[in-house]
Amino acid sequence: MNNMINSPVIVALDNMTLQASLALADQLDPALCRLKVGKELFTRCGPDIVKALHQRNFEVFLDLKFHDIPNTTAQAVLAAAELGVWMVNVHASAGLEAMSLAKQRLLDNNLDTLLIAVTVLTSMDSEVLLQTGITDRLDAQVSRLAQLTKQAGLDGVVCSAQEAKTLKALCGQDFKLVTPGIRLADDNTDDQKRICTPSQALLDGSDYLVIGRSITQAIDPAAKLQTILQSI
Ligand SMILES: O=C(O)c1cc(=O)[nH]c(=O)n1[C@@H]1O[C@H](COP(=O)(O)O)[C@@H](O)[C@H]1O
Repeated sequence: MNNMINSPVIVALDNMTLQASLALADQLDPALCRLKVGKELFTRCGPDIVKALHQRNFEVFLDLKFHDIPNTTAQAVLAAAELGVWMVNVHASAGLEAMSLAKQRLLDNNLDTLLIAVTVLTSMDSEVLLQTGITDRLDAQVSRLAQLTKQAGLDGVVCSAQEAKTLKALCGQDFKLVTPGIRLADDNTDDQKRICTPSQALLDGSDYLVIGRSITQAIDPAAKLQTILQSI
């Protein structure tokens, strides 16, 4: 495992077969980014994809966003951490008990895998949130779920970089902020609603930038990663 990476970039391997994701990984340098395996790739390939990326010296964020009853959530987090991944996640809306139990299960098994929780997805705006029955302001809901996550003893949250400043002030410097919805000014926004540039996200307190299509759909993904790293 490479624990010397100081790059904040996590490249999301979405919209790809096993072969395509490994071909992309082979173009990237594990000293310059971590990789994120999400629901699509994991459902296609299972733990083999994680093993293949570990063999290439990448640290892996296994993004399966568990959201279930406490025991099921905790056992799923344990199973994910046992794959040796760097970071795993749950939905904060699974609740305090589910998050606390998941964290405790990692500690009981001496696993130091980072455990974070998704607050409000970056593809949502206040209108989409309202459709789910949350009548509070979006930023208030993000803050509420971040505080619940901290109370449960997790390592941090997934949020939009637009909320980073507020959450660092609310939850402290050590509480990790993992921010997707990252785009350079001339990138396509796709289905993301709450977006931010890499440099602004870091200035506002993001610890890690999750970047998918801007890199993976670029003609030269390694060059695009370099452009992003140079911009920060
Ligand atoms: O947990 C995540 O990683 C996540 C949370 C969130 O709120 N928004 C979000 O976009 N993501 C993930 O981050 C990645 C963003 O990809 P791009 O929009 O292509 O950069 C995708 O893999 C999403 O599943």
